[in-house]
Amino acid sequence: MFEIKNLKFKDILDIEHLIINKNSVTSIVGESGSGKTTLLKMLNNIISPDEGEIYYEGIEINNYNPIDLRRKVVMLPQTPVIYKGSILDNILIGKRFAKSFNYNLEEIKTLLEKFNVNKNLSESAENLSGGEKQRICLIRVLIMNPEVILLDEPTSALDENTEDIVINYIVEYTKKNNKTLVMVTHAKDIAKKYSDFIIEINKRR
Ligand SMILES: Nc1ncnc2c1ncn2[C@@H]1O[C@H](COP(=O)(O)OP(=O)(O)OP(=O)(O)O)[C@@H](O)[C@H]1O
Repeated sequence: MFEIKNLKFKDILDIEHLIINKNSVTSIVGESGSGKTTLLKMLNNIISPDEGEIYYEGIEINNYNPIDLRRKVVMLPQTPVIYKGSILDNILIGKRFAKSFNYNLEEIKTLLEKFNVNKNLSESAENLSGGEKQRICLIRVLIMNPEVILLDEPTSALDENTEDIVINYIVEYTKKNNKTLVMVTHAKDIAKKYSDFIIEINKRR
């Protein structure tokens, strides 16, 4: 699905060859500052490498229209981005970007319940806790129905129990719907428990 060849970025990343498989769960682990977020951003062309190529489905990613690529490959950043408005508005904002206005309210309510967010969809999203905001942003990404989900520390604001429930659901969703999941995580136990593949990035000294 993704193939990286001879990638170099500053003195941060140097990757000779890497394949990320379709319909799989891949975790990216490594110490702080090793370049995990940078690599994730390269997969949907938010950052370009200084040298080398990245292919998505056999096509060099610079050959995709960036907006089209980011409809297929959606990234959830480390810090949740919440807009003024209700929880439902915040969830649907991604759908608008995906140019799809039809949505299933029951599906959204079920996701809220599964992710233990005990709030009404009409409530303002601005006063939610950091962990609740993180889960709202995850739901936003799931209902966009992308081919690839890129998650940067998706559960950093969650307690261990909620983290497990949320990751378990996303992994099941990925498998059931033939999606591809790539997540950056500090939690090696989460990476081991849920991933088909683990990429470890070492800091260059
Ligand atoms: N666009 C950029 N240009 C130059 N340097 C950058 C750029 N983006 C990130 N860096 C640097 O690259 C290094 C790796 O950053 P990155 O955010 O990828 O690390 P990380 O492994 O995700 O860290 P953490 O686990 O702390 O989130 C950092 O030193 C950062 O300052």
